[in-house]
This record gives sequence, C-alpha cells and structure tokens, in this order.
Amino acid sequence: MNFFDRLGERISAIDSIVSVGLDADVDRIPDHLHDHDLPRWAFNRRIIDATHEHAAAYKPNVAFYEDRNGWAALEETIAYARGKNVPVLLDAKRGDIGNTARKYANLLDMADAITVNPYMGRDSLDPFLSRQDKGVFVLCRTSNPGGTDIQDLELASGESLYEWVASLADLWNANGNVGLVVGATTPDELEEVRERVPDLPFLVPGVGAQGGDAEAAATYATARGAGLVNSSRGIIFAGEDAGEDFHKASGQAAKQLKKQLNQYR
Ligand SMILES: O=c1ccn([C@@H]2O[C@H](COP(=O)(O)O)[C@@H](O)[C@H]2O)c(=O)[nH]1
Repeated sequence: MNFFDRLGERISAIDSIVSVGLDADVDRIPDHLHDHDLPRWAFNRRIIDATHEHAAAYKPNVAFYEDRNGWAALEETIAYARGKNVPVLLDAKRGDIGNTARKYANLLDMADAITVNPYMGRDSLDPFLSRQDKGVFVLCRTSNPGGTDIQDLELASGESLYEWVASLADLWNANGNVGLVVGATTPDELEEVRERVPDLPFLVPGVGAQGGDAEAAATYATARGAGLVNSSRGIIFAGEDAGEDFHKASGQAAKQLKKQLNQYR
C-alpha cells in the first residue's frame, strides 16, 4: 500500500492529523534521563508512550541525532514508533547529485517518508521518488522568516518560485508518493499552493513554537485523505519544568492540538 493510503488510514483511525516532531534536543532533556545510555531514546520512548494515541505520524528531525549515540537513539525511536503503528517521517531535507542521492535514499529503509530539498532538480530526487511505497515531501514554501529570500522570487512567468516548485512536484508525482512542505506561518501562501495542487498532501510545520496559523494549517493540509500538521517543541517540551512527569504535559499538548485542528478540517 502507498504511504499516503497508509497515512490516510492512520488519520481516520485516530481522527488526527497531528505530526509529533521528535526534535530531542539533548540540552532540553530532563536531568534524570541523562544517566541513561541513550538519553534521547529514553526521552522519546516516554514521549511516544504519552502521545501515540494522538499522533498521525512522528517526525524526527535528523539534525538532532547526527552523532554516534544519536543515530542509535534514532533507530530505537523509529522501531518503537512503528511498533505502535505510527508512521515515521524522517525530516532530513536531502537532495544531491544522483550518485549521492541514491545513498541518501537508503534512509528510507528505516522510515516511511522523508523530506527532500528540490533545489538541485529532478535527478537529485529520483532515487527517492522511485521508492513507490514511501512518501517524499518536497520543500515548497518553508516556515522560517528567510523563506522569502529565494522561494518568493518572481519568475518571468509571473509566478513565484515556490508556486513553480509546487507545479513541478505535481509532475513528479507519477507514483502518487509526493507531498509538499508548506509552512503555517504564511497562511496566504498555504492557500495559494493548495489551490494550485489540489491532490498533493502537505506537511505543514510552524504551529506552536513558531506561532503559525493552526486554522489555515488544518484547512489546507489534507488531500486524498492525507496530510499532517507538525508541532515539535510545543509538544515534546510542554512539560519541560515538570521533572519526571514531563511526558504527561506532552500527551495533553498533543491531544489539545488534535482538538484544535479538528475544528477546521
Ligand atoms: O519549513 C519548515 C520545514 C521544516 N521544519 C521543521 O519542522 C520542525 C518544527 O519544529 P517546531 O519546534 O514545532 O518549531 C523542525 O524540525 C523544523 O526543522 C520547519 O519548522 N519549517
């Protein structure tokens, strides 16, 4: 079954489009977990136990795991999340010449979907796109303030670069496995992209810590029954000051976000 069909089933089963971002920043993990061999794994396990009923997907950003112990923590985390039947989207933002991209695409052996950077063009993404059973989310209009610097540039055709990327991604969707990353911090752009590509599911980051628009995120995220709205710090560090019970606040935060988003979908 295709990734977006599986994601759609998960969304229907738990009535949630919440993606819980597992950005396990070691500097913010509670002190008592630092005695563990793999503190990030110990942290994530408690977060997953507390949030999985509300999680349509988990989204670990690989930046928080790119060291020796980090990678082991990431592997444990992914196996545990998938053991709870929650798909895992690896936020890796890869893309390179074809020979290198084919190695980056091996990351999909450990996850259900990945984020990729389209800047180097079609051949840099082919090794990902050819994995028919995996999801490939292409960066389109990102949530950071600097998203305007390049993505908003107007092309000779009059459209902006992010709109062009959205149309290209639609063309790259021969296997039905392409989605787009469009931030909640620019709701007008989110709406525009949704109008342009009605059939591509979105990953919408930027609600919570970045202050993005939850209503627009929920309204435009979904296509073909699939789509995700992500919050990372707003969920996993909700109980930062709660000591050993930190995960309970994360469970509440995930549940609350699910309720908030469900008002608009
Ligand atoms: O446009 C983008 C693309 C990716 N991200 C990533 O999503 C999470 C957001 O974390 P918060 O703590 O909820 O702000 C993080 O991993 C980013 O690298 C994004 O924010 N915007």
